[in-house]
Amino acid sequence: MIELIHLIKKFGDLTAVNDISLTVPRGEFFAVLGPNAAGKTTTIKILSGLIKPTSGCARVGGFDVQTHPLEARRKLAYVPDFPFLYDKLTAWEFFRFTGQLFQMHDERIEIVGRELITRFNLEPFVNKPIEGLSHGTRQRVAIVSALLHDPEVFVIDEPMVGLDPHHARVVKDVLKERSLAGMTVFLSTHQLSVAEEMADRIGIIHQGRLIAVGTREELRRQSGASGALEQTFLALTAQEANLVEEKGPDKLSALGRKA
Ligand SMILES: Nc1ncnc2c1ncn2[C@@H]1O[C@H](COP(=O)(O)OP(=O)(O)OP(=O)(O)O)[C@@H](O)[C@H]1O
Repeated sequence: MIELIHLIKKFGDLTAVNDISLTVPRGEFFAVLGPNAAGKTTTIKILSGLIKPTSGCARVGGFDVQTHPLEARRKLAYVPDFPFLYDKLTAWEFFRFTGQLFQMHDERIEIVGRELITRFNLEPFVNKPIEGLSHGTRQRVAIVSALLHDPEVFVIDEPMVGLDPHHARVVKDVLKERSLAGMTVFLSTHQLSVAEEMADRIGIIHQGRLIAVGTREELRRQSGASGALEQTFLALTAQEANLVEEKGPDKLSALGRKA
């Protein structure tokens, strides 16, 4: 389970995350959408414990990521849009290193690693140094290393960037299977089709605020727009932009607009 409680992040005068509260229950596949600079990555970085919120808190499996970082991180996997990998290691060495960080037994690393390597078609690459791998292959290595310890919560920023259609399908299938088995997925994307196909619920962030949360159908009703998620997304973000222009962001907060 993920809990974001009155999360605020300011960078100087800029409020990148503006009082976001949200609960994502165990096993839910949650997609977060939003225009550029809306605050998605900042929210994800706070959730992953990489940056500190100005106020409010983020919990993973009941543990505050700031006050109980080790407990929270044990339950969490985070794949950024441009993952950091140890380039001089081979993919297999990197998997063993990651598994050991999560205190997995060597035997377990071998068994789970082999399953994932096969599933993600990584056999031809696992004994080569990571520095020579293509972007899409590196992305698959990052996803495998994040899934290795069987996390309770899987956070991923732009998962399909650089993946060919076949491997995008593999990633979608594996994440959906894991979420059906109880893993909570929190995914940020600009690919509306991914959210539309995969997510149980979708959240839309606009200028740091969570302006809408719900199932695909609930968001469609809220937007008043018919058709694909693209129309819903454009209608909701345009309505919010108009509201901000009419009332100003401070008045919206004063009116108690749900963040
Ligand atoms: N370290 C930082 N210092 C100053 N401003 C920052 C920092 N990190 C993010 N920001 C600002 O916070 C705002 C939100 O950025 P964020 O990366 O969270 O947006 P995003 O929704 O992920 O955008 P995109 O879809 O373009 O990736 C932006 O205005 C960004 O410039």
